[in-house]
Amino acid sequence: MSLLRVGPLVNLLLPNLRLIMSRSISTGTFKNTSPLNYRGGNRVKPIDSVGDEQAYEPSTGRVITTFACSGEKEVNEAIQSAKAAFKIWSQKSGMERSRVMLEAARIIRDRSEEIATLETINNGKSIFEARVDVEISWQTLEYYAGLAGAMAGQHVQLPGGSFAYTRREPLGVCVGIGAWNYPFQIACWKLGPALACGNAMVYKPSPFTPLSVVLLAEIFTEAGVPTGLFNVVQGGAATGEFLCKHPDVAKVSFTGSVPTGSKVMEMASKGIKPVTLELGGKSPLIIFSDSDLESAVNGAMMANFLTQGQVCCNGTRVFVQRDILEKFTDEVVKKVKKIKIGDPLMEDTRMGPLINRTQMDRVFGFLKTAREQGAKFLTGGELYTPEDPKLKGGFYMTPCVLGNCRDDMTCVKEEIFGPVMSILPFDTEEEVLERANATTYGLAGGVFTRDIQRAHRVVAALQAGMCFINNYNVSPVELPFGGYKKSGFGRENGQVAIEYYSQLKTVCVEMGKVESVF
Ligand SMILES: NC(=O)c1ccc[n+]([C@@H]2O[C@H](COP(=O)([O-])OP(=O)(O)OC[C@H]3O[C@@H](n4cnc5c(N)ncnc54)[C@H](O)[C@@H]3O)[C@@H](O)[C@H]2O)c1
Ligand SMILES: C[N+](C)(C)CCCC=O
Repeated sequence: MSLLRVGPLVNLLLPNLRLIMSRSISTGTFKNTSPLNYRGGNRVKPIDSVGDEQAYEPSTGRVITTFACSGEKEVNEAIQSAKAAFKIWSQKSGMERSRVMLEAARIIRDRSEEIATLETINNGKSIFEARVDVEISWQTLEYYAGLAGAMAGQHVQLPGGSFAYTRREPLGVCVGIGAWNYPFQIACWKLGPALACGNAMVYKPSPFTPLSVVLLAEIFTEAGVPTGLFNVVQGGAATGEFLCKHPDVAKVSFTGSVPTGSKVMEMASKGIKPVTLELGGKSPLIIFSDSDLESAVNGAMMANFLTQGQVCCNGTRVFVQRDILEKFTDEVVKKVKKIKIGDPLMEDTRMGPLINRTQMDRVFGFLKTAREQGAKFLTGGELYTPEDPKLKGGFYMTPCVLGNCRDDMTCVKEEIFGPVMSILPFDTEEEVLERANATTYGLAGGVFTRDIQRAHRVVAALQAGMCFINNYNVSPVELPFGGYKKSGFGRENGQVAIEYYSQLKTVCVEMGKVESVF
């Protein structure tokens, strides 16, 4: 069942009803009572469990659902269900898969307001941003639907009329494990290429955001995938480990932190399973003094404060050339002070709460250390209590800009995953590149300058998988996304993602008689 518990006939006849009703849901009212595992085309309760979890509405601090974390038996059931569906789906032509995926994209478009509302309730990001996430999600499915129909092998002519050809084949049952900052979008980034290539998937969202991915599973059933092709299990580390260790899993695609990514890779290595790792970052954004200042300031805002700063590719180390340091900093601080914090379901809110109290305390811990190490608080970095009484239990803080930063400070070296920008002055291109690359991470990087040669020289030297010139944090689905160094490997999005969800079979065909050397 969907977020809005209306009957299937009503859903069929009145597609706009959900939209109207979802906008009538207000913060502080939603409660989930439906099962959150999805197996064999239905919401189900897990057959065994390794404890319970609660998920919150971060804007109010209310518990909105309690669920059981799937045990080894349930994980196995989900994988077996996916395995059976794989037999059917993998035999479909690319065009047949494409049609189903386009239908799923259409349903997401039709239900986008409902999905965005649920994402906002469970994650805390503003409804404005959640709508963008949903748009990127259906675009991802449309893009991979297009590639599904175009997938083909090669023909190679050999001597004597013999020849060979390659077949691009799916891997089998793939596991997706997601983070909580983009719950619906991360699932689509994995599911799109996986299904286009003919795979099945068992997905585990973060236990902080278990809700929206179940809608995705329902949507794929409605779109016409074979029963069991996309199953969802819920839980944390233990459930994730059952998935990674399962012998019938062909691949693991993981989005999350570096320490967990390392564990996932270790588990997958035991079964020689390929992994895609989309991990954390501490990315540099370099602002040269010849930049269009207004764009550079806007770029820095986009690089730091989306989703309350809980974004893997954020450019949180903002290097500013010394002669514009004061002007740039003043402009950024002015803009940050104007960010409207509050109820994320309100149309004019641009910053909601952090995901939970633990994350908020973690961010405040970083800020305490920053103060002790000599950072200057130019604005923000404090607890924020909205006036609306229903928001009093939420996890709000004021977005923060730190000045007087040095490269050796903890706030500059470590991923904070909160709304905190560190500003660092620099003098020369050579110096800033050295400092920008002095990190174990390598997810993203950006440069603002009007000097076109310098722009390309700088991004060529940056040790990062996703680079931006005169912009930041745009990620159209056509562009490969992923990291260098400890930010992971493999790529999501773009044509190249197909390589990570398929394998090549070479077929060598003899047209003549076979001779033997023996
Ligand atoms: N590169 C990207 O595309 C990208 C996108 C979003 C988030 N991230 C990163 O994710 C991190 C924040 O997300 P998080 O706090 O959910 O990360 P996390 O590593 O704590 O958890 C990620 C997922 O892994 C699961 N998990 C935890 N322990 C596991 C284990 N032992 N085996 C298998 N699965 C396990 C979690 O339940 C969750 O679903 C940040 O570092 C952020 O930069 C990266
Ligand atoms: C869509 N963004 C903003 C590029 C975020 C990608 C996912 C990373 O956390």
